[in-house]
Amino acid sequence: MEPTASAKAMDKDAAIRSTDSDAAQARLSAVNKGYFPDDIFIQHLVQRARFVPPRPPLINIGTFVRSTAIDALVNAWIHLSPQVQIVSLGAGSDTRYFRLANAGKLPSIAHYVELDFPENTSRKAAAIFRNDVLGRHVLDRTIHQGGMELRSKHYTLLPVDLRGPPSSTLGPLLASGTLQRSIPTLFISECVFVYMPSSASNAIVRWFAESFDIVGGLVYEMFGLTDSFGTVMRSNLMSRNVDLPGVDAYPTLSSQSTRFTHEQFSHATSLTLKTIRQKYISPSELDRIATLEMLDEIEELELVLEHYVISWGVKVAPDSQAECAAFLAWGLKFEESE
Ligand SMILES: C[S@@+](CC[C@H](N)C(=O)[O-])C[C@H]1O[C@@H](n2cnc3c(N)ncnc32)[C@H](O)[C@@H]1O
Repeated sequence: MEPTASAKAMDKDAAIRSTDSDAAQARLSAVNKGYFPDDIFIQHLVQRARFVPPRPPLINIGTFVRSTAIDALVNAWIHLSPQVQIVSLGAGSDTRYFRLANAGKLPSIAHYVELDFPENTSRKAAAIFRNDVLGRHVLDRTIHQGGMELRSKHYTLLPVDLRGPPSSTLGPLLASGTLQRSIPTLFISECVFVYMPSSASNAIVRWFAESFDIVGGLVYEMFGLTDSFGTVMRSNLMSRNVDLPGVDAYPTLSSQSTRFTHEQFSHATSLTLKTIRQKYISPSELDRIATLEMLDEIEELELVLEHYVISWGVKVAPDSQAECAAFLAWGLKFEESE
């Protein structure tokens, strides 16, 4: 019997949810090799962590460049104002909240929200409950919706399908007072928007622009998958039923920034991971990671890294523009040198 259309859609959603395991296992591999000495958390979020095979050096370095850059941008946002809010869309098993907490940054974060499909938030909520290494950073936690939702004074984990209208998926965060319009708010979409139609991701970007006085957005994803590298990547993903409905909407580096500027953001910048590795990662960090494992194929690494982009933008009132300069400047100094 042929599967029904809704069964096929459910299979596709299961495949999208499973990309979280790929991301978490890649991070665990990089942590085990010594790329991220501060990440003592990921091993508690990966099932059967001890049995996860190491990833090739090229994947570990890609994970390192991506995460180092996004961490730097998040830190720039945190330093913008005495209090900020952070919303991580499709957060999966991401450890950023716990790493920030461990680094003593929580006094600057009024609220940190993570959203994902219910199956993924349930798994994370259970891990936070049963594991003290994670749980000690969410001491006042309560569980809701049968284990799918976790709330605390400064951290909320919410089950949603982000393809729904933002007024229903994200709106309740404002209506309930979890987030406040007047506090500078950064949203992060780390390898998430590609899995949804651009009409849905654009609506999310617009919702943030309209809902907060000062907003930053940070999007990481693959792009430009029309060449032979991209064709192979797409067919590998398709063989696992993973579709990328959002990947063709912003196919070039410059078009990536327009996802912000078309939705009321005043400034935006985009850089490939290749450029970030060449021009942003400090020489001392590059020296340190060179001692971790051998990488022979720089050309192959650069071919992969030039298919991934980090874009970030701000929407800000003219009188607050100076406050956002550090966040924006993080990338602008490289644009000048290109
Ligand atoms: C590749 S993983 C990335 C996880 C995390 N952001 C990171 O970088 O480690 C993509 C995540 O986005 C989530 N996701 C994709 N589409 C979503 C949607 N429509 N609603 C909620 N979550 C979604 C998936 O479930 C998965 O956890």
